[in-house]
Amino acid sequence: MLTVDNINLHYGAAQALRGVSVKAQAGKITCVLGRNGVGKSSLLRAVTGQHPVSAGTIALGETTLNGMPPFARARKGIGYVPQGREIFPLLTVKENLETGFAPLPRKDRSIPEDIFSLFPVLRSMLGRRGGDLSGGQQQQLAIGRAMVTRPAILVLDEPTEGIQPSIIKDIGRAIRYLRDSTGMAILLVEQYLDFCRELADYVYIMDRGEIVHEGLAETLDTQEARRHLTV
Ligand SMILES: Nc1ncnc2c1ncn2[C@@H]1O[C@H](COP(=O)(O)OP(=O)(O)OP(=O)(O)O)[C@@H](O)[C@H]1O
Repeated sequence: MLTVDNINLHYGAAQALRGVSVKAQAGKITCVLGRNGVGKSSLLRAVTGQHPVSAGTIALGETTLNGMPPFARARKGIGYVPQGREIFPLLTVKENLETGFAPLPRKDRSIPEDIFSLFPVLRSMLGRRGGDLSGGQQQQLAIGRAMVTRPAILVLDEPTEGIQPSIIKDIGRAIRYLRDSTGMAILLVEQYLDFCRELADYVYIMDRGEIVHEGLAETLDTQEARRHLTV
């Protein structure tokens, strides 16, 4: 389980996170909802080690992650699907997937077959350059690349952003499959309420750098959520 406990995060003098606490359990989908600029990406940057926290702790199981660089966190089991995908446009799809080998011991360096069952388009495009793929295909590739690392927790930054509805469905199905078949913990940040409600087990709502509401997805007060999602 990932435990984020009471973290603050600053960009220079500007504070982006204030006393944020979030838990993501194994075998559950945890969603952090919030509109643009409330600090969702900052939370994930703190979890993945892209940006230091100025207070609080982040732990995966018994291991405290504070101060650990991103590659060491990847080795501990954090898989990251960044906002905007950040695939390598000049590498082929296969090479992009193989970049996920980096944190793995040599014996585990293979591409899991279920990536292609979930996203068949990736198999048919293995030799194509990442930059030739559509936005939705790139999102599938970014999820596939994170799956290659066989993470204990998969962290996704707005996977539906700019993606067409049919591919959003595929991505939702893939996330559910990962929860149910591997017992992976999934931490998702989103501003798309319906996607989050359909998928999540547990929901946090973030506003202006703080968690303002949390609860089981089935008891989520949609009106309250919408209030925080509109400016
Ligand atoms: N590198 C940075 N330097 C300074 N301020 C930043 C930086 N990155 C983000 N911020 C500020 O921190 C706040 C939170 O940004 P963050 O990107 O975490 O929000 P977000 O909820 O993920 O929004 P979005 O969906 O637009 O990514 C915003 O006010 C933003 O302007």
